[in-house]
Amino acid sequence: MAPTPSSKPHSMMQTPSSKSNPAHNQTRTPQSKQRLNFNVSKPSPNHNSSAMAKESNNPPAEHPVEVIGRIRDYPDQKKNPASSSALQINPDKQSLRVKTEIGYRDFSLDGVSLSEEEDLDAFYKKFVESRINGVKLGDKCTIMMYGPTGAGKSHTMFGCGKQPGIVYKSLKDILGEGEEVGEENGEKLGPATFVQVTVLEIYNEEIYDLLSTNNGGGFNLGWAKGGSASKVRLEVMGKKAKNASFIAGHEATKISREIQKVEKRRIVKSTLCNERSSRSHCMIILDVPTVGGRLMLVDMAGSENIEQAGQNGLEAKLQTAKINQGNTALKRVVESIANGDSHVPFRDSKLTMLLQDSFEDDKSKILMILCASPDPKELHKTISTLEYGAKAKCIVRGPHTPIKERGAEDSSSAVILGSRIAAMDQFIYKLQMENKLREKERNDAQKELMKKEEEIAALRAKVSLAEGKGHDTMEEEINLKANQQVQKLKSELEKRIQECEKMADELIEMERRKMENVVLQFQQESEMLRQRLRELESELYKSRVGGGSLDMDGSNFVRKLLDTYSEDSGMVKSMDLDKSYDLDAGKQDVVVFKAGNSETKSYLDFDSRKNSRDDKDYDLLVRSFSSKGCLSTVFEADEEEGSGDDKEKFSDEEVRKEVIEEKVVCSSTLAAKAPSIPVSSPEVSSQNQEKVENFRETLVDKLLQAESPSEPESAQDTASSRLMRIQNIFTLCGNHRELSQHIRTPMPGRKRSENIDPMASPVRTTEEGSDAKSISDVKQLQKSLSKDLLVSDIPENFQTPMGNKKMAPSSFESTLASKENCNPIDEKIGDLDVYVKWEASMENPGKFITTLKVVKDSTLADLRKLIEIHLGGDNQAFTFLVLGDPSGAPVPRETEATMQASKLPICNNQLPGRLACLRPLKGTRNTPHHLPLSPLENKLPLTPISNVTKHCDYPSPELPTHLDSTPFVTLRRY
Ligand SMILES: Nc1ncnc2c1ncn2[C@@H]1O[C@H](COP(=O)(O)OP(=O)(O)OP(=O)(O)O)[C@@H](O)[C@H]1O
Repeated sequence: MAPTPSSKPHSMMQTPSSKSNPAHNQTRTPQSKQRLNFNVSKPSPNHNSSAMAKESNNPPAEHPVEVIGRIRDYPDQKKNPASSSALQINPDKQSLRVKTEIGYRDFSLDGVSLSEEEDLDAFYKKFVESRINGVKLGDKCTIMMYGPTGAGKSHTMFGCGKQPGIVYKSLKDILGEGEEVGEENGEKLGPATFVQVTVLEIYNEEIYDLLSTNNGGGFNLGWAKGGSASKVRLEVMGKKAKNASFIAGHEATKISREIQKVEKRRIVKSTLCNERSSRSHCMIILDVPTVGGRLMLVDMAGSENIEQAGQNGLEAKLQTAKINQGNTALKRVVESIANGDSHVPFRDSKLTMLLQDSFEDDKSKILMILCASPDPKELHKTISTLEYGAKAKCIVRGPHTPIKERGAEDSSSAVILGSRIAAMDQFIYKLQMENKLREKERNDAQKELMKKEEEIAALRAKVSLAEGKGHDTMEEEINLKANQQVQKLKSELEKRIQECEKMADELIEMERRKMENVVLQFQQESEMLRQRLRELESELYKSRVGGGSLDMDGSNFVRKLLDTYSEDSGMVKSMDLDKSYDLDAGKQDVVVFKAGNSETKSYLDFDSRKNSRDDKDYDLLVRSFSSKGCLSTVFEADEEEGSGDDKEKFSDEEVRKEVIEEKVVCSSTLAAKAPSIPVSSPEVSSQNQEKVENFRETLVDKLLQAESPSEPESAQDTASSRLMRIQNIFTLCGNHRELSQHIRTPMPGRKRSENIDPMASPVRTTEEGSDAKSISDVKQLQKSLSKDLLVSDIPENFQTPMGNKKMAPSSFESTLASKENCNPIDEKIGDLDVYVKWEASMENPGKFITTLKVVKDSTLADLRKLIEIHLGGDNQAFTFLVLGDPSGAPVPRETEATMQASKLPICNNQLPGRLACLRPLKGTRNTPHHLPLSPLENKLPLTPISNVTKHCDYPSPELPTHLDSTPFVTLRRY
């Protein structure tokens, strides 16, 4: 049998060399009572040099106890594959790992065997056979089965039906097959070996001889008879049972059969752990007398405690306690020997008493077979068993020291102490190895844990980075999109603003051009009317003054007036301005002139005269009105009727005219603006008055129509601006008429006063007297024209020169005559020339703007309107400065309506020119840095306008060419 690796150096096999060792042989006497000696790892201070030299020459210490683990099969694992074994054999085959839920623990043994892998035969051959061979040669060997109940101790010791156990195999090995060895001198020598077998039972601290019974008998070799006899109790004498029976023989089969029989006499009991639990220790002692060998086979009872055994009752507990007493004593003995105690408690139990030689005999070796179950439920018992075996494995036996050579007690104590220290060092070393192994495992686990933690941290960082990055990216994208949207909207808005500004500029420019065109057209129309009026008045004057026949009642004048207008085709064209108005015949004033007809019918009021008119004419009129909603007045003089002898056919009251077209004066709105002309002079005939009135209305209408159609936006003009224009027209028309009367070529032999105002001349010729009525009518007509043109429209702030709307001509003339210090012409006509300029300052010498002609009693508010029209919409923010005033204070806006233009200072001390100085309001572009003005600044450093003041008898300012006056109303003098 090959020894286990660990036991190899300390093999108890008796080799030839070992036998030849005298020292060894000295200690191998069976009777020798030597205690176990242990290695002294440290030199004792009491040791002398000779002792040390002897020790150094001694062979190394050996282990008297060899521990082998045998793991029984695990039947539950076959039933439940999920249940894993708690025991694992390490690859070195010398250590066993016990796995628990919290870890594992390795136990170093001298050998490990799994019953599943190695049956009893294999186990025996591997671990037991070598010991048996030694016994055959005279060695002493003790084989102990240690372990908890049910771990397979009895199974290993005695075997089962299929395989015999260690007992029977050993017996067979020792005795062989019982064959005769040979013959000497013709006689059989008999078997070579025989044995003496003693079977003892230690139960309840009593030793029973299983081979002997009290009912005596026995045969031959002391085999007990019967099985029912009571057991023989033996006493221990020394280290052996006194008077123990034995069986001797050389037939293994017979002896085995007998052992098997008596073994059944062991006290067994069913426990929770084993149905047939051995309650006693069984000891089989095989002595080989021929060689002096001895084999002790010990099947110990289970090492479990009382509770685990499930024993109840006092007796059972005492029984279990006593059973455990042998186990406990054996444990202490092992520990004591391993620790090197001076006293080994062999006497604590019958078992240890009988085993003392096994521990103390140098030739005795102990093979401790630790039986364990792989069942995790038995784990604590398995661990306890392995700890016990590990302790036993630490037992070392030092070199043999004869008792005689022991010196004093001190040296013995030193040796014992050294043995203890060595054992402890070895044990510590073992623990250190285990500790290192665990530290290594712990470090590996920590490294693995750190690695995992780093991976987790990296993953978390990646996740957080991804989340943060994703969030930032989203926010940046949103901001970018928002900024792009804002920029896009901004650019679109700027584009639209630019387009709007461009459109506004174009619109303003277009409106300005339209306005200029309208003004120009209006001026042209006005000029044409003036020209016609002048011609008419000139004709009238010639007819009256030039020696021709004067119509005293004015009929000729009217006829010529009408003829003049009718002759002028341009007049027709200029007046042929259609205006689409809805006709309301019942509310229209219609003037019907029929030429070439003896009858002359005039209708000032269509409704009132409806009944008296001719039905034919009425029908014609109605058809004309219904078919044409326009204003068209054409005067045509019937040359034939107006010439030759037929003139006498017509009376002065009749004016032969022909209705060419109907006239719609104006709409109701326009009619309201041009009320009926009040009859100021009862001396004028109603017919002439009607004619003149019709003419005036026609004139007014044409003027308004000349303005309105070409100015569609005029509907949006304010009433004030429209009235201002009408006022201006009336002013001009009336002024021209007055001027045409007063400013004429002086008559030879006449005084200036007469030339100036023929109407005021009290002396008249006969011819004049013949035309007195006519002249009177004309005079009245002129007065009426003058007054009506000046007064009829907008009477609120557009007053007559005397500030009276309805002033009698006599009072009017007398008022004019009383103005001595004023220009008689100007006072009579009742208007003023107003020179408009910007205020002079340090930086700005004062820019001339324009010259306006206004009615004398016009207020600054009226003047403002004209100036605003002239300036347009760009620069209307100004105030009037009262130049000449010491403070040069501006006129408050609210008082402009109450301050007359005549209150303005005289320009350059020349009547009738007035100077209106304007101060731009703050914030306007023409705001100058001005200072209070002095009276000296109340001058216009200009020379009279040469081209328009040829016939003027007073100086007028002359505009420098670089000044942009562009007057709204062109100054004209006659
Ligand atoms: N290795 C094994 N193979 C098969 N069966 C086994 C093995 N070990 C033990 N058994 C069986 O287990 C049962 C208990 O075994 P055994 O009686 O040997 O245990 P034990 O340790 O002697 O217990 P106790 O101390 O109570 O006597 C027996 O029936 C036995 O046949």
